[in-house]
Parts: sequence; C-alpha cells; structure tokens
Amino acid sequence: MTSAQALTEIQHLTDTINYHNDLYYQKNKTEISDQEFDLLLKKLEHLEKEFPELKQADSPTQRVGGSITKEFANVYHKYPMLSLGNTYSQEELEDWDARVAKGLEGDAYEYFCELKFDGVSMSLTYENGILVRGVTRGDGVRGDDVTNNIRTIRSIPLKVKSKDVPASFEVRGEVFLPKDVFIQLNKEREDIGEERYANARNTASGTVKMQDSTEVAKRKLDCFVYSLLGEDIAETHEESIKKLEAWGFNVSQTYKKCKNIQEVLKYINDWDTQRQTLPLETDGVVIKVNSLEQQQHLGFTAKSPRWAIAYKYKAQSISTRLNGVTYQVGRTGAVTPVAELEPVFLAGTTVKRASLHNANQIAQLDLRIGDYVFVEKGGEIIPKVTGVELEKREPGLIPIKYITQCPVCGTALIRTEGEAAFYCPNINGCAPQIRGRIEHFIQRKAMDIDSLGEQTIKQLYELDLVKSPADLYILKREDALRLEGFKDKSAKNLLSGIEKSKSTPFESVLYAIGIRYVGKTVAEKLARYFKSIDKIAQASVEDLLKAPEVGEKIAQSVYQFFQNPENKKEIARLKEAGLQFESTAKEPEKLSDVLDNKSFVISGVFEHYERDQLQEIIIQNGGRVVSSVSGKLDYLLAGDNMGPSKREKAEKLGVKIITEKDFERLLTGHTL
Ligand SMILES: NC(=O)c1ccc[n+]([C@@H]2O[C@H](COP(=O)([O-])OP(=O)(O)OC[C@H]3O[C@@H](n4cnc5c(N)ncnc54)[C@H](O)[C@@H]3O)[C@@H](O)[C@H]2O)c1
Ligand SMILES: [Zn+2]
Repeated sequence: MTSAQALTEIQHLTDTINYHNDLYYQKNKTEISDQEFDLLLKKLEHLEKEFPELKQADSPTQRVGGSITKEFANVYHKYPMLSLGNTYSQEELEDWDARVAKGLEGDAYEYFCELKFDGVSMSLTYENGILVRGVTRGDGVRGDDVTNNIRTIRSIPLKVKSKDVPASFEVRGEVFLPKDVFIQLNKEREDIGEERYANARNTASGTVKMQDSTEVAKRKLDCFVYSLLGEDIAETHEESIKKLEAWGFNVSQTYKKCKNIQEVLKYINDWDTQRQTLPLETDGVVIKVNSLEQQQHLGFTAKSPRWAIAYKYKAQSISTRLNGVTYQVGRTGAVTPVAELEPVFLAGTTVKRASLHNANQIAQLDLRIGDYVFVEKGGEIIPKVTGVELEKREPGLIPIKYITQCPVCGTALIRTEGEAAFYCPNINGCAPQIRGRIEHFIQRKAMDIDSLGEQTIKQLYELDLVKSPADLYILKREDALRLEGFKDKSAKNLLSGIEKSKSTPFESVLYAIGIRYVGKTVAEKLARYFKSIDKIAQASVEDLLKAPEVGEKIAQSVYQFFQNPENKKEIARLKEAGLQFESTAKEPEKLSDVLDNKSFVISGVFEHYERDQLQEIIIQNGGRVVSSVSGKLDYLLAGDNMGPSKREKAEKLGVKIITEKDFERLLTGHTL
C-alpha cells in the first residue's frame, strides 16, 4: 500500500468509526455489531502502526469514544475514565499476558477476573461517606453530572457507614437495566403503541441521561461496581473489591482471582454459557493485574490501561433455514413479522422462531424463504434474525413479498409516514386488536380486574359476549356460566371483580381506555391537569400541549382519539356503567394570586425544595408550570446542575432566569 492509499483508507476508517461512535454514544443506536466495530478500529490501529506519520492526534484509536452533552453540567474527572483494550482471541490474550510479564520484569503477578457488564460506566464520588456526585464517562476527561438520576438507584449507597471509610474516594461501576425490567419495559411500550427499544444497554444509557429523575426512578436501573479509587485505600484490586462489598456496594459475585493465564482461560470458558443466567447482559471478561503497585508500574496508553484487557465473547450466532414468515397483529394493529425457523440449538435452548424487525429489515436483507439466516440471542425473549448466509442461497428462491392485508381480518394494511410498521386500520373489527384492548383494560396497572385473564377474554369474545371493555359491565351471571369450567362460584367471582373495578381512580381509567402513546405516567399527568374526561375530550391540541409531559405526538393522539365517534360511544357506555371519569384528588388549596398566571420552567436541583414541591407552590399561588423554554416563558427557575442548553436558550430568548432566593422574593410579593 502506498502512503497516499493509506491516507485515503485512514480517513475513510476514521470517518466511519466516528460516525458509529456518535450513533452509539450520543444517539444510543447501533447499525453494526460490536465485533464489526472493533474490527474497524483494529484495522485503523494497524494502518497507523505501519504509517505512523499519518496518525492524527485526535484519531479514534487515541481517545475514548463518548462525549459530554449540553443537557447536564459537565464535570472534570479526578482520574480519567478510559476505555479497555479488547480482543476476541485466546492467542492475543496470551500475547497480552506475555507483555504484562515483560513489563513486570520477572516479578510474580496475579490476575483478577470479572465479567464485562454491558451497561454505562459511572463514576461515583463520595466525600465523608456521602455520595456527592455521579458522573458519566463522557469523553474520558469530562463527563455529565447525572447525580440526581444516580441517586434513584437503590443499590448505590447514598451514605456509607463504616469505620474505615476514607474521607474521599471514588467508585466506578456499570449502570444497567436488568433483563427482566427491560423486557417488561418493552412490553409496556408495545402496549401503548410505542416502538420497542432495541437493547438494554442503549436504554440504560438513555435513561441515565433523562431530565426528570422521577422518571428515571421508575425505570429501576441497577449498578454493579468494580473499582475503587483514592489514596492509600488498598494494595490489591481484590482488597478494593472486598472493601466495596463490606461497605455495602453491589458487587457481582462472579469475580475470581487467577494465578496465571491458564486459570484466566478456564474462567473465560466457564462463564461462556453460564453468564446467560445473570440478571444483565455481559459481553466478555475483564482481566486485571491484581497488585495496584504493579498496575501503576505498567501504566496506561492514551486510551486504556496496560494492566487490564477485555476478552470479548463472539456474539452467539448460528445459521439455520428460514422455513417461512408469519405475521402477528398487536393491540394497536401493528403487524410484526416472525421468522419460522428450522429448529436449532443456541446458547442453551432450541430456537424455532425469531423476530424480524419490520418490513424494512426483510427488504434490506432481500430475504427469501429457504435462505439460511443468522440468528442471535440478545436480552429479549425471542432471538433476532441478524443476517443472511448468502453463500448458502440456492438459485431460484423468490424474495419475500410483505403482506398487504391483515392476516386476521383481511383489511388492507396501511403505513403512516415516518413509521416502520404496517398497521391494520380495522380497529373495531379485528379480533387481536379488540382482545388486546380488553387485555390492556383489565391489567393490574389499569382497571386491575384479576378475575379475568387472557383465556377468559378469548372465550368471552368468541361467544360474542364481550366486544369492547364496556361490554364487561353488562355481563350477567348466565353469561359467565357459559364459559368453560365456570360454576356458580367462579361466575360470581368474575362479576364481583368487574364490579369492584368501578371504583378504580380516574387516572387508571384514563390509562385503561388505551389511547395510543398514553402510558401510565402521561395518564396521571393528564388526569391531574385536566381533572375530568370531559375536559380532556374538549381540549384542542394546543390545550393538550399545555399539560406537563405532553408533546406534539401525544397531544395529536389524544385529540384524534376523542374525535372518533366509536371511542365517544364507548366512553359514554363506560360512564353509564359507573366508572370514575373525574379526578377525586384534592385540588391544591389556592393560597394567593401573587404569581398571577406567570409561567415557570423548573430545572436543576434546589437547596430547600423538591421539584414537585415547587410545582405545587407555583400552582397554589396562581402560577403555571410548563415543560419547555420558549419566548413566552416568564421565568426559568434554575437550581444547581441545570443543563447548559436550557440556560443558553433562555438567555437567547431573553427569558428571566431566577434562583431559589428570587423565587421566594416573588412569593412575598416583590417584583424582580
Ligand atoms: N456497534 C457500534 O456501532 C459501536 C460503536 C461504538 C462502540 N461500540 C462498542 O463499545 C466498545 C467501546 O466502548 P468502550 O470504549 O466503552 O470500551 P468497552 O466498553 O469495551 O470497555 C470499557 C468499559 O467497560 C466497562 N466495564 C464493564 N465491566 C467492567 C469491569 N468489570 N471492569 C472494568 N470495566 C468494565 C466500563 O464501563 C468501561 O468503561 C467497543 O468495544 C465496541 O464494541 C460499538
Ligand atoms: Zn386486522
């Protein structure tokens, strides 16, 4: 390769890697696998070694891939947060071991092995035993201050109580979304017609950077810690880990001290399949030199420590024959294609079906029945199809034509612009949509009718007894007795469960009626803001947008819902049945008019008030709280750690930025 060719190649690789880094770290998305990404990086490394004069100072081989954002205050790390060198091969691991041996010049050494947890790294700073800061890795030098969000993670101690706690120390760990929480979250998203999240890591990363920490708290993040930094705290990594355990941190009990690289290889082997049973995704093993003095001696490259390496497991993927594609229709009418496969054994179970994302994926892969497809297991229940083994494609196979009609009711499918999924528009006549709506309605988080289940709903539907939630409330004993296996007692039970649901509070009813994009939180906010279904039904899109947390997409969806005559009829019937359509929550007592319809955005953390408290005080005194900064806004009430972008926007638009003190002055009738 000539120098000129190398330059072109280096530039091309740099651009590609930067593009994927940006997607991965800023947008929480991926278009290629980690292994493919790591291969690009290795290629660039090799070229830079061969042509050192062409190496750019800011090459992605020289720095950590992430960056800081403008939504949070940015904080410098006391100790840089680096990346880890990685390898997918045992041979390279043995080479690394040889380099360690050489670097330590004949000294004896031990390793400490941990699993490589796949989440987001977090730096936790403690002073006098108290958690004072949680910061993301960012660009390795500076990160985002996400302390408020981190405080919602229950397994992270807010205060460490122990005699031997140093005045100041830093803990590093991986924040993650447990697999079961992720699966549940996706189920809920699907249920309200939102797109599913692609994987747990990206979702954890997005969650850590949410603006509202009460929302973060609902997501149930968790954290495994794996490193302790500070002056004279320990002599070995093992000792650090034991201290962290003793201090009440959440340490995964999967680590192992290893005497030599053979023991490390055994550890890697042992965990290859066993790791599937852990509550989170792992993608490899991190091997660290145990002695901290030896770590120091070995030191760092620009991007990663020389005393540690990540051995990454190859994604567990296998190829099998695609026997057919079937289509499922969900509650919202969304159609999902499913690959029917020649059964194949993968990572502990037999796989017969796998998800095909949507019509686009089928087209992109140019998929044909009879193709051999690669199947991979991620955090989801059902594995995914990730590619086609083209070498095995036999001639004459015909590309799959996506269905144009609903596989259940035959209605022509539609696709809204900007959406990947096709929908069956036959909302009131398509069985899975009707049954899905009833299943949604009776859920615990909705009407909580536990005397009804999926099977009973199916029967009630097939017997023509229940075609919509309102039909439940006119069921009679003799209807219930027609159900398979139902006797006097079970029939009574069923009806009393339905009867009891009539006292379910308004916000749950609002969630239960299944307006697209209206999840539990949004339903609560809408109920609190509008107080009754009639007010919501009469609201214009503009009115709806004034409610907290309601953006354009939700406002449109709510508005459309109440324009539909079928929905109006259904609501009227439910009202007649006696469901709660008004908020019984006490109105905050009106205290004064000093804030005289002034609008506020609340941002950051405050010394004397929680954000909810501030919101209530504002309303009690005649003001309004809105969610985003605009030219019409009166005040931006700014606490600590407010994101710089909100401040910038307010400054640009000339909105008054006020402190907690200023706010108190306003309340006592002063003008600012
Ligand atoms: N697919 C893509 O488009 C894409 C894009 C960018 C990055 N990536 C992936 O991300 C990786 C690069 O990310 P990186 O620089 O964060 O490196 P890394 O994730 O491979 O390794 C460093 C990180 O490992 C984590 N970690 C987990 N368990 C640990 C333990 N027990 N001890 C120490 N650290 C532990 C820490 O958060 C640390 O920051 C690449 O390997 C690549 O696979 C993929
Ligand atoms: Zn249909």
